[in-house]
Amino acid sequence: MSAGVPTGHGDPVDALAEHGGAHPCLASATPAPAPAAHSLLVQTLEQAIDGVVVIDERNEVVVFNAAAERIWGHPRDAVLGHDVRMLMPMEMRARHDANLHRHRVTGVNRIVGTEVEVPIECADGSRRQALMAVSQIRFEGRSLYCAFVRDNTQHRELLAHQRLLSTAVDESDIAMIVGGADQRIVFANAGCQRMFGYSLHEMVGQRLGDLLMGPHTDPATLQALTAAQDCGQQSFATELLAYTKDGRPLWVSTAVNPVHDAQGLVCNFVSVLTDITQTKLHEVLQFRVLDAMARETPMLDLMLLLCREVERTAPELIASILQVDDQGRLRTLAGPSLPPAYCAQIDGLPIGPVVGSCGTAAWRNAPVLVTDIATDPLWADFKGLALPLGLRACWSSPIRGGDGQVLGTFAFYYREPREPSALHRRLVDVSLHLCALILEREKTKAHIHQLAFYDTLTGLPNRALLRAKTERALHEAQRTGTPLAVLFVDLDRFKQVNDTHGHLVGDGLLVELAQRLRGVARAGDIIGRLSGDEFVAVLPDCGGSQAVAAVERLVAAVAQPMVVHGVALHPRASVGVALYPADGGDIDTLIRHADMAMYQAKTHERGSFRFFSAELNRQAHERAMLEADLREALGPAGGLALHYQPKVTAEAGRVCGVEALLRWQHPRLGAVPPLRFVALAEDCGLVHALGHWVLGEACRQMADWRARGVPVPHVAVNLSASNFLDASLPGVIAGLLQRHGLASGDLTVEMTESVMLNPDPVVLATVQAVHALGVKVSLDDFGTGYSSLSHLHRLPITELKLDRSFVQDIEHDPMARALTVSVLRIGKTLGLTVVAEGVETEAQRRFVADEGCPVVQGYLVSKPVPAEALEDWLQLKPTGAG
Ligand SMILES: Nc1nc2c(ncn2[C@@H]2O[C@@H]3COP(=O)(O)O[C@H]4[C@@H](O)[C@H](n5cnc6c(=O)[nH]c(N)nc65)O[C@@H]4COP(=O)(O)O[C@H]3[C@H]2O)c(=O)[nH]1
Repeated sequence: MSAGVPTGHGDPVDALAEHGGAHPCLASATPAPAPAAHSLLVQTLEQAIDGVVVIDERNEVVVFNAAAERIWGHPRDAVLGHDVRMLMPMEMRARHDANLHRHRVTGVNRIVGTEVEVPIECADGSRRQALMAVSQIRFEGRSLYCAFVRDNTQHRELLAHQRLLSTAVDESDIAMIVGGADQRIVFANAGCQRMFGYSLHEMVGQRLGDLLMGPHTDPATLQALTAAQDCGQQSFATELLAYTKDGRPLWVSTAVNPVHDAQGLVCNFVSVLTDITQTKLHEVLQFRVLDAMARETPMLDLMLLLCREVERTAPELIASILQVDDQGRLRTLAGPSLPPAYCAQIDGLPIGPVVGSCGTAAWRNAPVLVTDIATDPLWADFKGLALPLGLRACWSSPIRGGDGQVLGTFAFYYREPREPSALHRRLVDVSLHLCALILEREKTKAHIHQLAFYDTLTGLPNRALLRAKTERALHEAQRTGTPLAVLFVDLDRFKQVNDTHGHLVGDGLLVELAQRLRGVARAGDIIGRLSGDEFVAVLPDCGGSQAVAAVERLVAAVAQPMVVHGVALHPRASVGVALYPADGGDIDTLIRHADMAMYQAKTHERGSFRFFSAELNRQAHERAMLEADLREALGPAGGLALHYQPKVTAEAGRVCGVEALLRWQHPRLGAVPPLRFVALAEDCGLVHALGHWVLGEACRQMADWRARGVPVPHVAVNLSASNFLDASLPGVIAGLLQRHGLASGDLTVEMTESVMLNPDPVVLATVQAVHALGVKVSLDDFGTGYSSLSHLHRLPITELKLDRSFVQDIEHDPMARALTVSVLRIGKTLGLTVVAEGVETEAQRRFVADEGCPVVQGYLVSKPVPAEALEDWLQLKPTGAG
């Protein structure tokens, strides 16, 4: 601080006076200011808003008013007499001195007389911006400078803020519009100009509603917008379809807010408009359609919804969705704004290279844009349908599945010749994606439905669907009081076809059978596959006599010869019929009863049919019980036994073997005939167990006889045809012989002619394997079956048993005698031992013996008896090989 500088807060002019010995401010105006004028000057300086700083030729501050104190934060005493540089930021100080010096020397200064913005450094070290106007004062030969300084910091910040604000407003994509109290536009930002294509000039003075309105703007929404402004509603928001200057539709979300003045009156409206076209597409279309899909809305409803949403988004459009069916025909799925008659005429059109927009798009698997239906050759054949309805242009795009295959078409019709807009293109992109999703999902659903309810091989309804359909048919029959027939169809010898020719042929047979069943069915009949070769036909409104006709047609259709994979087949089916309401009131009972009737038909005569009856029902029950009892009898509980009937030489009557015959003493029913329970065992899968039991018991008995020296040359065991389908049979026999210490010659197996008829190679192989063990094979009941002589050489047979029926009639039937003689000749020719069965009288024995029959068996000799009884009998008889 320089000497002589006042240190107290005094009059700003006094400081200069003290410094220069006078009052410089006044001195410049008048030679000697009056005290009143001086005081006025001082007050003026003190009250000034601007800071006033005066420096002398030594650059020392000589005036520093109250405003300057406020700006810098320095008390006057700390500044007066000090170099003015203390008030400047460090970096400016050197420049300041140089400038002042230059001005003093040259009189040139760019600052003097101008207003410049300068940074200032405050007492607390902070910086502020100030506007400074500098003037030079010539005072008593001295050159002083006076600076009027105004703190500009706030103003500058305000400006910066406003600049940012206007940048934000103008650079935003959102349209902002300010309207006056009369709702006419006074300002629109650059975003609004970009969004709608109008210049500010074009918008100013217009009403918002008038600016946005276009051909498809919802008038009600517009009205609500205007009404909200009219009543100065606090804020109003809506979505509406607006139009740009060039007529492009645009979905905008609009929010209008009133601005109030100090008196609470509306002085402005600020409207903010956002382009939500994209959002609308995704949110409305995707969200609504996907949401509906998630809620399992049916396919047609989904397509309808999609069309409606598209048309709501772009009301100038007419949307249409078509599906391409398996035959390559167009099928209408949705077209809510198209006249139904037009849709009906499109429905069923085959796709092709010149079939309007949709048929061609599907054909080309590419979008087809026809901007003028009237002139485009693709519409030559169809414009007569479209033009009268006002359809002038059509843009169709193929809907493609995941594999690129065309599932359908999605099309826009226009009411005037034109091209699609950018919005339409976006709509198509989104919609095609949704259509593909819907159609693919439908396909998957159909596939799942097919898998769940249809038999994959034949395409017929499976058990589940058959049940459901039959239940509906039964309900209807009950309601209308009409009869209904249930047919249970079972292919005869299907297993043999499968085993002999393989599953491919078996499958082919089933497929063909299914077709034949479909072929004879009337409309409304239900045909289904239960399992394997079992089919069911349900014939509504069908009584007994119609059922006979239907079943005859069915049996005849099935019996037509067919060739499957080169194999000629002569299928036959056995059919059982149950009638509603007589044979049952529910599906399960009716199918069960039809099944029982079918079984009866099969048992009596394959390829025939039977109606269910109460008697059948009773038999079936009995059969089921018997089956359970037979299973028990085969277990530890027992009940089965073997009786033995001797075979003796015809002449000498020497025992040459015994035949083991199975007996079942049923605890309740008494003795059950073997033919009955053996057949039952065949049906219920017990035949192998039964065969093994008989073999085991016969071997055990034989071993016992051997051990005790009972003279039985060999034992013959009956085996069913099915036993020879069991490839393990030779191993079982070998094991039994070994376990019981028997020679293979001790055992003979008897089989019926039906074994020879079985074409299954396993049968022949098994018989040969049994024979290879050394076990003799005897052909039972010879002459009764269908076997031709040619079959005889196929099997390794050692014995023929002449059926009892011939022997019985020998005495009074020449034919029986002739046949007996023939069989004996055949046996002799082929080197086979012939055993005459069922010899009851001496005359019969005499005849067969005279004709050269070596061995006889029958009641004449002995009835089948238990082992102990046979032993007693043997003691009275001579033995030896016959
Ligand atoms: N009227 C009359 N009948 C006579 C005379 N001599 C024997 N029979 C009967 O004729 C049948 C002869 O047996 P099959 O022809 O093999 O016919 C057998 C055989 O096919 C079958 N069978 C018996 N036991 C078994 C067995 O263990 N396994 C298998 N798979 N079938 C058996 O049952 C059929 C019937 O057996 P059965 O009732 O025991 O009847 C036996 C026997 O008792 C006679 O002089 N007059």
